[in-house]
Amino acid sequence: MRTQLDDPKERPVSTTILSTRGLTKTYGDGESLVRAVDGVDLDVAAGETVAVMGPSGCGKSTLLHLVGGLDRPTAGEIHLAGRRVDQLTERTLARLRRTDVGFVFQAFHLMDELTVVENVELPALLAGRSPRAARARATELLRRVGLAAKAAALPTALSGGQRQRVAVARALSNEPVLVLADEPTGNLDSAATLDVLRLFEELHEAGQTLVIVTHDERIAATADRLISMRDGAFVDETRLTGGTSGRLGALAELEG
Ligand SMILES: Nc1ncnc2c1ncn2[C@@H]1O[C@H](COP(=O)(O)OP(=O)(O)OP(=O)(O)O)[C@@H](O)[C@H]1O
Repeated sequence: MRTQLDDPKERPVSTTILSTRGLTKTYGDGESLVRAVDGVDLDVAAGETVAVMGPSGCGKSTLLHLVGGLDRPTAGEIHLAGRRVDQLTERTLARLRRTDVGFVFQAFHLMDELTVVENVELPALLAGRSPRAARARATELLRRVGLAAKAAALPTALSGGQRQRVAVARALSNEPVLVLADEPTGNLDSAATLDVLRLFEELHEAGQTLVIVTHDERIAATADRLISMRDGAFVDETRLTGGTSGRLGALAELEG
C-alpha cells in the first residue's frame, strides 16, 4: 500500500528525534553545588550525527545519561521520539532505555562470562523477544559489524576494537531510535578507532541517529554537527558541511 511518505515531495525534510529544553542537572547544594548540565537546548534531527566536545568535567557524559534516561534531570524537558522522557515512571524509563536507546561506552561494558552473541542478543531478550528471534537478530548484527566468526568467543578473547564493535552491535539490538556513544574510541589504538568510525559511518548511511561524545577532534570531524560544551552549557555549534564525502575525507585523513 502506498502511503503519503512514499512521495518524496510529501516527506518531511527533517524530523526531530531528540530535543531538550532548559535541561539542567545539578549535584550537591550550597557551596558545593555543581551545575553539571546547565540549561541546555538541543535538537537532533533523524539521521543526524552530532558530536559533543569539551574539556573534562564540562558535563558531556551527564548530558548523554540524561537524554538516554540513565539519569534524571533536576529541571528541563527531554523529548525523545515524541515522548517526554523526563516525565516517565521508572518502569517506562527502564523500557525506553532497553528499546529506544542504544548505548556505547568507552569501557565497552560487555559481560565477560557471556559469549559475544549472547552479549549482543541480551537486550532483545530483556525486551521480550523470543530466543530464536533475538539470536537471529544478534547473528545478523555480528555479520554487519564484521564479527560473525567471533560469535561463540568470549569478549576477553577479542581485541579492544573488536569488543567495541560487539558493543555497537549490542547497542543496535532493539533497533533504537537513537545511539549514544560516550568516548567510544577512548580506549582504542588508531587502527581500531578507524574500524569503529567506519562502522559509525555505515550506521549514519543507514539513517541511524547518533550522538557521540569525544575528546578527539578528528572523530568529531566525521559528524554532521559539532557542539562545544563548557561548564555545563553549549558555547559553540558548527555545522560540518562536507556531508558523506566530507566525513569520508575526514576518515581518509585519519588513515593518513
Ligand atoms: N554523581 C555525581 N555526583 C557529583 N558530581 C558529579 C556526579 N557526576 C558528575 N558530577 C560532576 O558533574 C560535572 C560534569 O561531569 P561529567 O562526567 O558529565 O563531565 P564530562 O564532560 O563527561 O567529563 P569527562 O570528559 O572527564 O568524562 C563534573 O564537575 C563532575 O564532577
